[in-house]
Amino acid sequence: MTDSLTIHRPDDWHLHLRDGAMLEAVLPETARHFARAIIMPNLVPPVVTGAQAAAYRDRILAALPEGMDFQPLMTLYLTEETDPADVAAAHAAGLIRAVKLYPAGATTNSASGVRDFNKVRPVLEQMARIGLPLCTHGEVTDAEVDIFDREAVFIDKVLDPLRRDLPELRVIMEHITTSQAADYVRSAPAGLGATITTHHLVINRNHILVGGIKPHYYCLPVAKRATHQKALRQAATSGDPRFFLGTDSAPHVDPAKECACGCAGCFTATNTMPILAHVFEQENALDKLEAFTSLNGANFYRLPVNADTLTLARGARDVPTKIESGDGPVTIFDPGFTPAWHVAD
Ligand SMILES: NC(=O)N[C@@H](CC(=O)O)C(=O)O
Ligand SMILES: [Zn+2]
Ligand SMILES: [Zn+2]
Repeated sequence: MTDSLTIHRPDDWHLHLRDGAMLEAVLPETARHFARAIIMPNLVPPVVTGAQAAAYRDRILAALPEGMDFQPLMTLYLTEETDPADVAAAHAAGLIRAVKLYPAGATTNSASGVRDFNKVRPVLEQMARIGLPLCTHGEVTDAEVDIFDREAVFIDKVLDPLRRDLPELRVIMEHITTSQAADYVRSAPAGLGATITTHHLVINRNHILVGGIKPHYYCLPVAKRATHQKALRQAATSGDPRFFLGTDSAPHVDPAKECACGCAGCFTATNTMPILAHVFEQENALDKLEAFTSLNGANFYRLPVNADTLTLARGARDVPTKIESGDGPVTIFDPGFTPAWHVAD
């Protein structure tokens, strides 16, 4: 039995750091284990322009505690007013690594997202030309589509037509939750990847709803039935280079989660690596953990793999149930088991 596992330092290819007091509280939780992260732009107001991304990057770096090393990889929030020239300039300056598509109304702070895809076509064409990837929150928002079907319908109604129309555009399906999404990613020869979260490997919809409603397991896209969870575990642990870790760690203060209309998002930055080691071992795939957390995403984004390493060691460690932020407490994701691994210092 392996008792220690040293891997290239992981990256998080989908992360919410927020701003202000929340940023200060959650940034060390990620920087402790991860070298880089793709930073989601859904602030209020959103990070739309290159200038806003530069200012946000500077706030992140200013909030990084002394002695910690972490590189934020910035993204722009795609709106119907986004200027293709501004996107191209931000990319040429090395400031941004992706543009994020939120269908308007799909998730937290997505009101300024896209309604009419014709309006963003010039930006998407520009991105295809310069090789800048599009990250997608892949859910339709039509009121008549069942919330559990919104990802699968997005693939058929939005993503597949878009990719046929612009085959050169490189796309990442963020936080996939269905076997349809995993199959769709595998069906593409190139230019399509997917992030998978820690929590979607651990929970299915029963965890949210059986025995009382669990607001800390509510996120978007919402966890689906167990067969989909199984498909995600299979994809993540397969070593297939098209699947990589994006934790979607999305902090909300407890009062915003534990109320009559709770926010979507699971906060997993603190304990993601021990949970993943546990899950990969359950799947007899510890040897594939490094590909998922440290190699595949870097390759997709055409960035070097981190030279640094991270060592995981066997043995459970106590993890706090919450962190404190200046805005209030944030509950850390409870996987429902004690991970058999910890990150060695
Ligand atoms: N995943 C979530 O449930 N929430 C995210 C937004 C998102 O990634 O869709 C958030 O910003 O809180
Ligand atoms: Zn999302
Ligand atoms: Zn997210």
